[in-house]
Amino acid sequence: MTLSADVRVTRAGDFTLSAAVSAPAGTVTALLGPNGAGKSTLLRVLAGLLPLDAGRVVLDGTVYDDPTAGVLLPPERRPVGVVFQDYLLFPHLTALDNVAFGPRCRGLSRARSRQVAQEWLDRVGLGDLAGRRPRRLSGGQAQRVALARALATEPRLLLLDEPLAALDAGTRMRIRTELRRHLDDFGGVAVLVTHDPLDAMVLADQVVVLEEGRVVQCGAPREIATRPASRYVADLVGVNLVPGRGLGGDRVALDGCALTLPGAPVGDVLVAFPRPRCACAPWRRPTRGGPGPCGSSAWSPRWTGSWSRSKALPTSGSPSPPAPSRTWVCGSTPGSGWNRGPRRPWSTRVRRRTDRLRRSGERSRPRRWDRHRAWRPPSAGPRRGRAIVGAWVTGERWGWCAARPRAARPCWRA
Ligand SMILES: Nc1ncnc2c1ncn2[C@@H]1O[C@H](COP(=O)(O)OP(=O)(O)OP(=O)(O)O)[C@@H](O)[C@H]1O
Repeated sequence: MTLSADVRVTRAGDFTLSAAVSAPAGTVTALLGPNGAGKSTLLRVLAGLLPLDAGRVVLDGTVYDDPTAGVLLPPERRPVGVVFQDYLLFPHLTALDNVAFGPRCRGLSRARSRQVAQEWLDRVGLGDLAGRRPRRLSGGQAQRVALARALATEPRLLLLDEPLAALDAGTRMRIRTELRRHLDDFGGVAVLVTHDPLDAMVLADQVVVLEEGRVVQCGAPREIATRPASRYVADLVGVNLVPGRGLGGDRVALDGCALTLPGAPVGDVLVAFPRPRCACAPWRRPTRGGPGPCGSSAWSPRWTGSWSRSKALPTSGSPSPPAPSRTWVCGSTPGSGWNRGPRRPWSTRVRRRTDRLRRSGERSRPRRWDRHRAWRPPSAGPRRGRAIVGAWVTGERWGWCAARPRAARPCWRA
């Protein structure tokens, strides 16, 4: 049993979804993408609620939609179960009757439908609440009733439209784990729409990233997380993407520096840097009579959670910080590096203080004497040797961040 969908559909005249998705039985495919990317549109096409303009939807060898051949199976004749974002339970029916609705529509007797429904409610752990109406169920319970209702029809394709979106953080975590268990037992193809990368990583075997109606990346969650193919995915999984140029021979030129990255392709590439857990700002003394290399004479690194933020202390004549943006640039100052040049011996005072900070886990502002030194941060991070330094700009803060070169990897041809 497999799903093979080649979907081309235009909505409201100006949005076109053109995506090909295939999935084997027993797998969960997550559709991930920003608002308006076309995830729900794809789900509606698969459910038969929206006819194709071109393409084909085939499930288990049966063509469900093919405008060229004039085939369009109506939604009620498709073996498809849907869990909607807000569950859409029938408010006037009990949980049992909600779940029994599907089997009843498929021709089972009333008694048999209710028996099937009770079995499904037992499986999702809600057997005791069978007589409750939806308004007397919590969000998590309603979600499970909706899942039971979708599964009670024994669908071959299960569509889940942001099934955890309506839950609070704690419930979401618990229900996510339960959902994973139910999906493991499901033998058909499941397609899940989500905005949450964690849902995709935990629940899915395959992630399809949609942007502006196009598939920009498709692969296993791990692959998506380690080799993001777009800024959206990179932001989602928490890495920085830096444009560079593959020179051949595993060399990649970034702005102002070069990296050796095994397997780097030739041509325009983007290099992914995990966001550093720590960073150090002052790497060179300002030259006498002029601003420092970064346009400031002193930096004061500050540690915030796993993020490093630096604030430039402007000197007279220093250029103003770049306009706020979330763009990362890398190595725009020649010779950028971590502990560049001979390492300076650490004074006993600095070492003691650093050790104390490391022991206490404290992340504090370094004192005055730390400035202009290759200051070793109290947490894990780049320690010695060459490293790439990137500048980031967020709001009014801007500064330099370091990442280990070996952690960088080219991820796709730009
Ligand atoms: N009923 C509709 N009629 C016409 N156009 C629609 C309709 N619903 C959505 N669209 C358009 O289709 C495009 C894709 O919408 P869709 O709902 O598929 O995106 P999405 O990725 O599911 O977004 P979200 O994450 O916000 O739910 C959007 O440009 C939207 O304006």
